Amino acid sequence: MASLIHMSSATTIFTSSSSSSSSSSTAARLLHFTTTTKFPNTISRSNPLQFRISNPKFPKTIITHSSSSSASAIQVDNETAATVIDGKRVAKDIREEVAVEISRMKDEIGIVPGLAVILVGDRKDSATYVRNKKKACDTVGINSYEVQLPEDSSEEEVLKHISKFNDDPSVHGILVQLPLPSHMNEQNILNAVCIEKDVDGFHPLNIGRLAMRGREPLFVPCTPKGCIELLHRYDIPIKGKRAVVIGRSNIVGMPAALLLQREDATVSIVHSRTKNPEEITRQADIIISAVGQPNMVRGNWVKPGAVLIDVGINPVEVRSRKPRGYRLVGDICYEEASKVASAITPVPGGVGPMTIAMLLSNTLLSAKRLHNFRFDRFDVFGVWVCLKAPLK
Ligand SMILES: Nc1nc2c(c(=O)[nH]1)N[C@@H](CN(C=O)c1ccc(C(=O)N[C@@H](CCC(=O)O)C(=O)O)cc1)CN2
Repeated sequence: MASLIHMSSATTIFTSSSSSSSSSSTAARLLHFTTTTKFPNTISRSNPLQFRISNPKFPKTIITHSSSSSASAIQVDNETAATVIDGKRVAKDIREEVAVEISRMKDEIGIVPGLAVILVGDRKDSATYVRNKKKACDTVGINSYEVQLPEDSSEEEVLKHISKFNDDPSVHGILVQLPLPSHMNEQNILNAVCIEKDVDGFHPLNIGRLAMRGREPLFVPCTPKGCIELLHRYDIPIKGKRAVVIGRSNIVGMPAALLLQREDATVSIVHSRTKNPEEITRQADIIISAVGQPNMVRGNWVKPGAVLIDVGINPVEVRSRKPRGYRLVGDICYEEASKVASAITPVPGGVGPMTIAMLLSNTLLSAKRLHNFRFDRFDVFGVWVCLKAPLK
């Protein structure tokens, strides 16, 4: 079976905008990223669920007025007063933070992280995501290796490439773009990625560890990790809150619920067989929706002041001049829900960009771990990654 292997040696980005003059402040922000440190008290909580801006000195990470360089305020939808959680902006900050660390690692031990991506078939959306992953790697200085296989490839073909990347010391992260063609057994393929390089966090051992108290996964799946990272970066409390996850997929809903639980939320999962889901979501302080049903969560499903994280990316046909002929909408009816919520992620520009940012962060984490490079005490989920920790 023909396969195309494309290898690119990525460049470090320390020449232009992320100049060395800004590296110390960026490195400082990295602490927020690599530890559980929260931002300063930037949001008042007179009503514990109603987050309002009280401090104009909001950190750069969550300033979203892209036209202005002044650190004025987070973006608030004027009509609704809900804070718009700007994933695009946060993802950009994370890319800068990852780039600083990659540069430091290269300077200190001469190691450049490598990410291998396997794409099977010709789904346009998957090809776009893989292209964007490669672009993101180039931006931060990660070497990327890509294998493209035709739709009718055999499972063995995919396994052969995984095995090769498992053995390649220049590769620190391996991912197989999902979904796979229907004739392939996804489990067999995900099981074959060695857990030390499982930057998607989909290996059953990583998911199993995520589910167990007292055990730590080596990697957390990127999209749910991105959801929690957004909550952290917007200083939105999770501990003791009621959280509802809508959807129970292996790659988003289930790990998102596990992560919220690890953060001491009280978690309910709503799924396709749940009766009267709106009665459950109405009790939630935090909703993460990942079902792929456009505008399913209406305004009257939401408790006033709730925080809404929308993972759905649903194409909806439009008869306009839009070149694509469709626009993207989330699972949450933004127009209605943003009038009730205190904070909400938009689609596009919310959780989506965080998926790739978290992949870069996981790849960096993997390279650091595999080379015993200095860790910053905790990763974003408080997973202990102590200095020179031996790999267990
Ligand atoms: N192996 C994996 N497969 C898939 C994953 C994954 O994490 N690992 N997640 C999704 C697809 N995905 C990354 O692979 C992904 C989805 C969406 C976005 C994103 O940035 N979305 C934008 C909108 C993009 C557009 O305009 O089309 C947004 O929401 O703003 C990035 C990555 C399934 N497969």
